[in-house]
Amino acid sequence: MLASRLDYVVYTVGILAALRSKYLNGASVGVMITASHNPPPDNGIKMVDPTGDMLEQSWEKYATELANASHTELPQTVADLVKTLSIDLSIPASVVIARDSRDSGPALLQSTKDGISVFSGEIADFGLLTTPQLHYLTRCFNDKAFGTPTEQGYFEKVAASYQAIYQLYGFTSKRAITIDAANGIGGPKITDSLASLLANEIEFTVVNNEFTTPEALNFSCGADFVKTGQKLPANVQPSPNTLYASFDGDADRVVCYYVNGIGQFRLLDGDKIATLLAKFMQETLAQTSLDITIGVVQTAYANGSSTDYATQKLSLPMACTATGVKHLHHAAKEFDIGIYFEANGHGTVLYSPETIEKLTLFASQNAEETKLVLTLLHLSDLINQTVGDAIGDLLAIVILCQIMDKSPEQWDNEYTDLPNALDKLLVSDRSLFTTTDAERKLVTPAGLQGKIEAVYTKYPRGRSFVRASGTEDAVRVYVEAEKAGDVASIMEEVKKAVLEASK
Ligand SMILES: CC(=O)N[C@H]1[C@@H](OP(=O)(O)O)O[C@H](CO)[C@@H](O)[C@@H]1O
Ligand SMILES: [Mg+2]
Repeated sequence: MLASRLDYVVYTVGILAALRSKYLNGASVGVMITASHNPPPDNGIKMVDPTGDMLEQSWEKYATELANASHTELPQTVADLVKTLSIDLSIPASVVIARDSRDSGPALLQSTKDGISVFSGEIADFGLLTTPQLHYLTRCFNDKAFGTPTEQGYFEKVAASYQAIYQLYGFTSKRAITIDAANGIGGPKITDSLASLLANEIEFTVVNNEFTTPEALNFSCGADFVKTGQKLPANVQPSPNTLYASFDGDADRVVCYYVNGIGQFRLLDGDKIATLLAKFMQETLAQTSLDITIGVVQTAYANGSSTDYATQKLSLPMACTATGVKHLHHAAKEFDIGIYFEANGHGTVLYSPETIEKLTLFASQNAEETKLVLTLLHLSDLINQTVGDAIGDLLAIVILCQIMDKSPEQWDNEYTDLPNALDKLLVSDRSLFTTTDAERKLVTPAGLQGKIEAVYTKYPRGRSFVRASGTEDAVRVYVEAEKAGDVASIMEEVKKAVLEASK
């Protein structure tokens, strides 16, 4: 939402955060002021639970109720909530808070703090952070074994796990990576902190690092620009077959890319990242005596080729969930090692507590096997266990490519994406679009699903689905098919059917 309209909303979220902390017996909860990949005039707010996961879904409705209460209604709405949830107001509240680099951030952060202060909540204000850093810190406040609850603690955990893997393989040569930071907060976190900690292992180049120029944020750059437009961001002049990466504005999303020998742009998106991680972990586990299973979680936006590759070539168990990280994260917890990614680059790898225990207690006379198990263990520290993290994900990609000795092209060649397109339509009422089967099929408007299927089944490997966006006032249309020309035809016909059905 436009930041200029959010003052009251974030104030009520501040109140809710303090209440959630009290409800959870004083455990620290997190609040992040960010609008991710969206334009500079926007802002938003995210709530984080004590484990570092996103806010439990059952509480989302309370956030909506408070934000929709008028100024005069607010005290009563809050009192009702306290009563409904039997919250003991004498328990102290603790909230960890931070913001991204938007110029509306300081004022909205202050309004949020004012909300927290209504219930005298204790506030740990970390100023400028990436979203995943805030998730990490929130977890650390509640679970000291997870890490030191400081920003330096985050960097040291990430750098130490990277170096540990690097040393296990006896590497001596530096890998180079160029990052498009979307002119957001991820850039300075690399250049001012991480780059010096990993100076012997990685040669970082950061472009689009004007985070102090608010109007530059996400403009012609960043993960969303690259993924949506399937093209290079501004200020990247690529050398052939060299790895590049783009973060989004709050650095919880990453996509990679390269140009091949004939100058074509090739995207290595969330699906490619998930399958790279899955292949490595599967091959590594197969060389040990450990009984640990891997699963991959995707959404309907995953390219059909990636799903085929993971299920048929790697023979891995797969789950498909509704769009949104909270759904994927939840499903990934069902596996010993759950790899989840949205095609747009949000994702991470979750290890179950039992898996961490197995890896930690593992003992073998075999040096090679020990190395592999330690690699998996250090990867769990490198890859953020609380939420998708562009920094942790990218470092995992870089070290795995070094271990597997894979060029970007070799990584890409594991499977070929089906041509695809994502578009959106403005309709008068998007709530008319309801879905089933992990959002892959429309239930209403009545009859529309049949029409969509009649369109795409005419084309080889055609697939299309339509759903209402959860974050924008629009309906999204996804299409893929064997031939790019067919994608365009399906898109046109499906859009026509959607517009007719929503009249
Ligand atoms: C197709 C697509 O990219 N959808 C995005 C977008 O959700 P929508 O519900 O489609 O608006 O924003 C979400 C939050 O950033 C992100 O998790 C999701 O992947
Ligand atoms: Mg983001």
